[in-house]
Amino acid sequence: MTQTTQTTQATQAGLCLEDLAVGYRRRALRPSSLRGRPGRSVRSGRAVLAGLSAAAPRGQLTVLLGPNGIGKSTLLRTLAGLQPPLAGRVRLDGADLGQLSGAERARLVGVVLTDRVQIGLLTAAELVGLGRHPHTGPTGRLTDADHAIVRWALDAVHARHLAGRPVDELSDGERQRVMMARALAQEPSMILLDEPTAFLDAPSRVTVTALLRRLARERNLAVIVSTHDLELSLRVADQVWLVDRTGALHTGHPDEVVGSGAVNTSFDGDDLRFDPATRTFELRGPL
Ligand SMILES: Nc1ncnc2c1ncn2[C@@H]1O[C@H](COP(=O)(O)OP(=O)(O)OP(=O)(O)O)[C@@H](O)[C@H]1O
Repeated sequence: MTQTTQTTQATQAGLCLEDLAVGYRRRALRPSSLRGRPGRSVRSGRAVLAGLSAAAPRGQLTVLLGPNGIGKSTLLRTLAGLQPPLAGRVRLDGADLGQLSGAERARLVGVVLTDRVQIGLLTAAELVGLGRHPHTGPTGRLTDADHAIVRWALDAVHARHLAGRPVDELSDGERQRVMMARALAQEPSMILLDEPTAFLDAPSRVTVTALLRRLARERNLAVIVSTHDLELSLRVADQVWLVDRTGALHTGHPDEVVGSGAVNTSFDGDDLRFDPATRTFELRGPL
């Protein structure tokens, strides 16, 4: 297993998970992934994932992988502050995210979810401008400096030409880039993205993933992205967080995680097998 050591986490620039448990308080869940696992500090029946310790440094692209329904979105929503942790702590640059006000968190954390929210008749530039709200005064009016940041954010995702277009009329790929620009316009320390490439064609998936890595480096952001695009992400990620079928979190450089066999134990099935040598999936036999 390639669990991240916790010794440097308290002072590391970026995101740190400290013995974190995530899940739902109202509905009783008893995932098989937690059955029989020791040391859980949460009441049974609630946690989707527990005992998570990991780091996602600034300047790096961290990719969150795992089978369907294992808890990736739940974890991202918790990291974004959209639902409270059941136990443990999330730190950003050493600060406990749980102790921050919503406004403070909005200045630090940019979130791009897959949910199609109703945007109304907003243009792309107006939507990206909403990303400035954590920084504007009570009127919410954008200054010239805010507009300049909106233009910069659209440029950064190669979407300046979309500025005047109604968001509702954009393609999925165009819209995804605009949503990323909105998160960038927040000038956050960290951006969380839930399956940003889910509806994109192969070239767009590569473009968006490469863009995320570039933004992490150029803006010194901690970028954490969940995806099912395993082969691509193992090529471009600086770091992998892989939740296996038992709910255990494996972290490290893609080489380490692949070498540990965790990708195989997480994804191999009757019909399909991950080949660590080629880092691709292959059929076990004729279908
Ligand atoms: N609002 C909710 N209330 C209760 N349980 C939920 C809620 N949302 C999700 N779950 C459950 O939490 C578990 C994890 O779901 P989650 O969406 O986090 O998984 P995921 O890894 O993102 O899945 P996928 O890869 O299919 O998108 C599932 O068992 C799911 O049914």
